Parts: sequence; C-alpha cells; structure tokens
Amino acid sequence: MLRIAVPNKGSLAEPASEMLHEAGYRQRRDRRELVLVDNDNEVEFFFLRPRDIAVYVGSGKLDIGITGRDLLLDSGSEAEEIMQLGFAGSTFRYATRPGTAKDVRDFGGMTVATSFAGLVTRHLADNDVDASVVRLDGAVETAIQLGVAEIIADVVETGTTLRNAGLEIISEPILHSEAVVIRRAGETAEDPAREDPKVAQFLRRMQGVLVARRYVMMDYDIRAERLEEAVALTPGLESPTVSPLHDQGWVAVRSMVRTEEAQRIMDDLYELGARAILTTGIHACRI
Ligand SMILES: Nc1ncnc2c1ncn2[C@@H]1O[C@H](COP(=O)(O)OP(=O)(O)OP(=O)(O)O)[C@@H](O)[C@H]1O
Ligand SMILES: O=P(O)(O)OC[C@H]1O[C@H](OP(=O)(O)OP(=O)(O)O)[C@H](O)[C@@H]1O
Ligand SMILES: [Mg+2]
Repeated sequence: MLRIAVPNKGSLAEPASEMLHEAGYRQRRDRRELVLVDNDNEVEFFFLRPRDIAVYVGSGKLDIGITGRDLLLDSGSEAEEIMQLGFAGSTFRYATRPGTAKDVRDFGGMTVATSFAGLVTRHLADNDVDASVVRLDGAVETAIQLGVAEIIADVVETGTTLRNAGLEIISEPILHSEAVVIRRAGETAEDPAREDPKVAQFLRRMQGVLVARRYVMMDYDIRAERLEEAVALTPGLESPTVSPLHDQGWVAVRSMVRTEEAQRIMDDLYELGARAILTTGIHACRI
C-alpha cells in the first residue's frame, strides 16, 4: 500500500481531493474521516493538517504527501518537492502600514508577525537583517493594528485581505508557492527504472490529470497544400495525426492544443481555410 498524506482543511483540501478523484482514487465522503483505504488502487490516504504533512513525509512515516511549497519550506523537514500541481497559487510577502519601511533591508530592530516563522527567520538571516519574528496562528494582519508587530509576512493571492486591512505590500516576494507533491528527501531514484513503481504510477496519474486539464483535442479538415502551415499552428505534444479524406486534396488533422490557446488557434486555422474545426475535452490520459 502506498501511504499518501492529503490536506484535511483549508485552501488545499478541496482541490487536492478533487484532483485525486479525477485521477481515479476513492475520496472521503465525510470530512471527519481521517484515514481512507482504497483497496482497488492499493493506496491509503491520511487526511492531516496541511502544516503537518511535510513532517510526516520527511520522517518517512508516510510515502508521499500533497501540501503547499510555502508550508514545506517553512517546516524545514527532510522532504522535497517532486511535482507541481497547479492550484493554490500564491506569493509569500511582507506588508506594513504605508511609511513604515520600503524593503526588507529597512526592517532592522523591528518585529515581523507571521504564521511562517521558519521561512521568515531564514529570509531575514539571508538578507543580514536583525529583526524579531513573532509566530501567530493566523489573521496576522491584525497584529499591526494591535501593536504586536510593525511588519507582517503572509500568503497573498489577490491582495484583497491586505488592502482591506490598510496595509501595503513591500519588498520582493519571499517566494512563489503552489500545491506540490512531496517525498522524503533523497528517495527519488536517479534512474527512472529503479523508481518505486507505486510512486511512479501515482505521479503518472496526477500528470495525466494536469494534461487533461490543460489541453483539448482539436480536429479539423484542411486542403493538403496548406497542411504544413496548419501543423505549424497545431504541432501537438509529439506530432499531429494526419489522415487522408475521401475527398481528394483534403486531409484530416488531430492534435492536442493548450486549452487557453484553443479559440485563437481555431480563428487562425479558419483563416488558413480549415473547416469542421472541433475541440473536445480530454477526460484522462497517460503521456
Ligand atoms: N487565498 C489563498 N490563495 C491561494 N493559496 C492559499 C490561500 N490561502 C492559503 N493558501 C495556501 O494554502 C496553504 C495553507 O493552508 P492552510 O490550511 O494552513 O491555510 P488556509 O488555506 O489559509 O486555511 P485556514 O482556513 O486553516 O487558515 C499554503 O500553501 C498557502 O499558500
Ligand atoms: O490575497 P488574498 O486573495 O486576500 O488571499 C490571501 C489571504 O487568504 C488566506 O487567508 P484565509 O482566508 O485562509 O484566513 P487566515 O488568515 O485565517 O488563514 C491567507 O492567509 C491570506 O490572509
Ligand atoms: Mg488561512
């Protein structure tokens, strides 16, 4: 059984479960379930606090986990990122009241409040700044209003929370985060053939979901003499399938294209003379 840690609450929980479901794994129906065994796929899921996941995986108690890059780095545990999952995208940034400071190098003698004390302490040290760090559990924006700190460091997605608290973002981002798959450091085999087959299969399934989300299948008919120009617009992942049509001088082309580029490509193909241009969603795949 492959033992996988999954976030049980917060911003990561729902999209992580959704992705696992799309990858064909059983997911819990009741939010209070702590462990779920998926016998068909030989996987056991442990629903844990997002902040604890890197600790379990780093200690080797669980094989792999889904967490945020920021939480992984903050934990300082012996785990490493092995795949990016493309959701829960955010930056981790400093903010303060206007006029307090402009850059991390101005923080000397000040106090920074954050839920990510490990990350912030390291970032301040890397910048040779002598500032104090106060660790809070959440809602850190309020720490400035209550006089606990002059600066905060927190997760920023749209920036609305900080704006509403009358704070301005300062300095370069401390890091860019997203949901990631993690594994105990040093466990990834150099040679793919020596990789744990259960881990490799899990990663292929997750990769399949990412590709199915990011690509659509495009079909169209085009005159043979315009084929090269059309294929330049739809090169596909490897090479498009081209089949002859019964109507002489025409071919049918099938190729994967990025979902967000599909409409523009359809316009360009139409201009080239392509007709019967269709896109269909990809439900699942192995690349
Ligand atoms: N608004 C957001 N947008 C994108 N990612 C976010 C957002 N808020 C938190 N995250 C990400 O979620 C992870 C933190 O999860 P955690 O469950 O600890 O906090 P949370 O999602 O804020 O939930 P809680 O309600 O418990 O505060 C981090 O990886 C963080 O980058
Ligand atoms: O930039 P924004 O789009 O405003 O999103 C960022 C906010 O979202 C999260 O807070 P959450 O709502 O989870 O509350 P919390 O402070 O209790 O974690 C995070 O901690 C930030 O405060
Ligand atoms: Mg939160």
